[in-house]
Amino acid sequence: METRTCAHSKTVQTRLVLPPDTNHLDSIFGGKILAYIDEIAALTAMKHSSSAVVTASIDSVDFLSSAKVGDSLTSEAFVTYTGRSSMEVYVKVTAHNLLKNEQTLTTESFMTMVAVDENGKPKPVPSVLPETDEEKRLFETAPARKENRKKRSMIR
Ligand SMILES: CC(=O)SCCNC(=O)CCNC(=O)[C@H](O)C(C)(C)COP(=O)(O)OP(=O)(O)OC[C@H]1O[C@@H](n2cnc3c(N)ncnc32)[C@H](O)[C@@H]1OP(=O)(O)O
Repeated sequence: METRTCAHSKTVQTRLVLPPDTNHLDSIFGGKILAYIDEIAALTAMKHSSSAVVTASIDSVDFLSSAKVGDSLTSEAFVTYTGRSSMEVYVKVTAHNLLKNEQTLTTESFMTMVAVDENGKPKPVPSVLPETDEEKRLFETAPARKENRKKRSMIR
C-alpha cells in the first residue's frame, strides 16, 4: 500500500465564536471544542485513507486556555502515525483575537480513527511520511502514546 505525507491529510477549519457557543463567562464550552475536534479528525483521517472512518478513541484533550465570543477559532489536524487500519490524528486549536491580533493555543488532542469498509470492519490504510520537524517529532513519539493506549485498555 502507498505512503502519504502528513501534508496530504492536513486540514484547517476556521470558525467565529458566537454567543450560543459560550458559557456565562463568554468562554466557549469544552463540549463544543470536542465536537469540532472530532469532526476535523474524521475529515483528516478520511483524506489520508480515502475511506470511511470511525472514532475509536480520544486519547487526551488538553484545554490550555479559553476562547471568547468574537474570537476566531482555527483547528488544524494531520495524521501523525498509522497502524494497519488505525490512524493517530493530532489536532490543535488556536484562538485569535482579531481586534488585538493576538493568537493563543487553546487546545491540543490526539485521537485514533479507524478506516472501515462497507460492513464497518477495519481495513488497511496507507502509511505516513513525516516531513517537517513537528511531523517527525509526533511520528517518533507516537509508539509511546500507542503503548499508553494499550496499557489504559488493560486496566479497565
Ligand atoms: C459509540 C459511538 O458511537 S462512538 C462514535 C463513533 N465511533 C464509533 O462508532 C466506533 C465504534 N467502534 C467500532 O466500530 C470498533 O470498535 C472499531 C472499528 C473502532 C474497532 O473494531 P475492532 O473489531 O475492535 O477491530 P480491531 O480489534 O481489529 O482493531 C482495529 C484497529 O483499531 C484499533 N483500536 C481498536 N480500539 C481502539 C481504541 N479504543 N483506541 C485506539 N485504537 C483502537 C486497533 O488497535 C486496531 O489498530 P490497527 O489495525 O492499526 O492495528
